Amino acid sequence: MASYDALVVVSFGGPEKPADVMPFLENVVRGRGVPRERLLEVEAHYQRFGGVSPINQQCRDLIEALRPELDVPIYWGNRNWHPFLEDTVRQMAADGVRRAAAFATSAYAGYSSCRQYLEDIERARAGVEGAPRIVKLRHFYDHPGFVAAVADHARDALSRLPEEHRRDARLVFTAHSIPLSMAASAGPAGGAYEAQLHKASSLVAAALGRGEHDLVWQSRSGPPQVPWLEPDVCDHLDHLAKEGVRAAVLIPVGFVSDHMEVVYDLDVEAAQRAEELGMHVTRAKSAGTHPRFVRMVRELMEEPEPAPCAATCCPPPARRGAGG
Ligand SMILES: CC1=C(CCC(=O)O)c2cc3nc(cc4[nH]c(cc5[nH]c(cc1n2)c(C)c5CCC(=O)O)c(CCC(=O)O)c4C)C(CCC(=O)O)=C3C
Ligand SMILES: [Fe+2]
Repeated sequence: MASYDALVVVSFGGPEKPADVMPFLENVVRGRGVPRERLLEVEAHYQRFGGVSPINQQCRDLIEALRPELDVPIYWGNRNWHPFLEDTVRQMAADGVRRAAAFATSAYAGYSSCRQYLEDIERARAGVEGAPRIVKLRHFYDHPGFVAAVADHARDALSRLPEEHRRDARLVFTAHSIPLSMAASAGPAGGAYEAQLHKASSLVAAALGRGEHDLVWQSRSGPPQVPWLEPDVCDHLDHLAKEGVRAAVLIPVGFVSDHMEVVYDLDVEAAQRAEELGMHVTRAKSAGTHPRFVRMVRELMEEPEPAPCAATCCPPPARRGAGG
């Protein structure tokens, strides 16, 4: 940890009261061409949970779990909701921070999962005089700490299935769907979002002593005419039921905490589909504050500074509907 004098957790952000839901959603989809009907649908998901996304509290919990691991101050700033990263960077500058490590709450390459966090950091720094250097830690999808945490939670989800289904329950890994064009341009050679998710899924499956597993997608957004990664997790459950599969464990390997995409899209939507199909399905917790995952953050800070991403990798999608 020789050289960082602070850690900043950089996350997505989420609303914490009903009146914040729409302004938060407007921030998320600004210029992205997400249809109004989709936005209202997603608003209803948040309002069903009292207008509170779990994600901010999960960031606070992660930070509390990190305190005993680190001997530097820990800050937290978001892309889409308070505390906004720019305000955090202003505080860091005022506190005299010179060179901070940034832990973004996403393990993978891609525009939404990597490049956009880099943009968030640079935009925040540009707005603050005397802003510290901020070094984004590397992608951690294949880190033993991440893999062990996800595997541990998957084991626990398997143990919650009826005994007779544990041995042959299907392991179904899930991640946020993204537009095919975004998937094609992820990473220096393209395709890195899917490739890294496949890698993480097979590492977790291997840790469980399993070979066979599936990787499918969830939480599709965007205009209907734009193709996104498929199949969707609910369609995949239909397919498995037709094949005679009676039990499955859903493992949200694409996320690091049980935020709204997990507690709604998996625990409400996919769970309901499983029930209609008469399948036994449990959902594994995401990494969250698993001690091995928490320790991973310190280990990442102890690594040599990662090489910066090539300027051409994970380019932003063409902007729509916001006048450029
Ligand atoms: C790859 C990826 C991750 C994983 C990496 C990472 O974690 O960063 C992720 C995480 C998340 N996505 C989240 C929420 C939303 N994502 C949306 C929309 C979109 N996501 C996209 C991609 C991703 N998203 C994309 C390509 C869009 C289309 C619009 C655009 O091009 O940007 C929308 C708009 C409404 C809708 O869903 O249609 C919402 C509300 C939350 C917060 C949950 C909470 O509040 O608890 C989290 C952690
Ligand atoms: Fe998203």
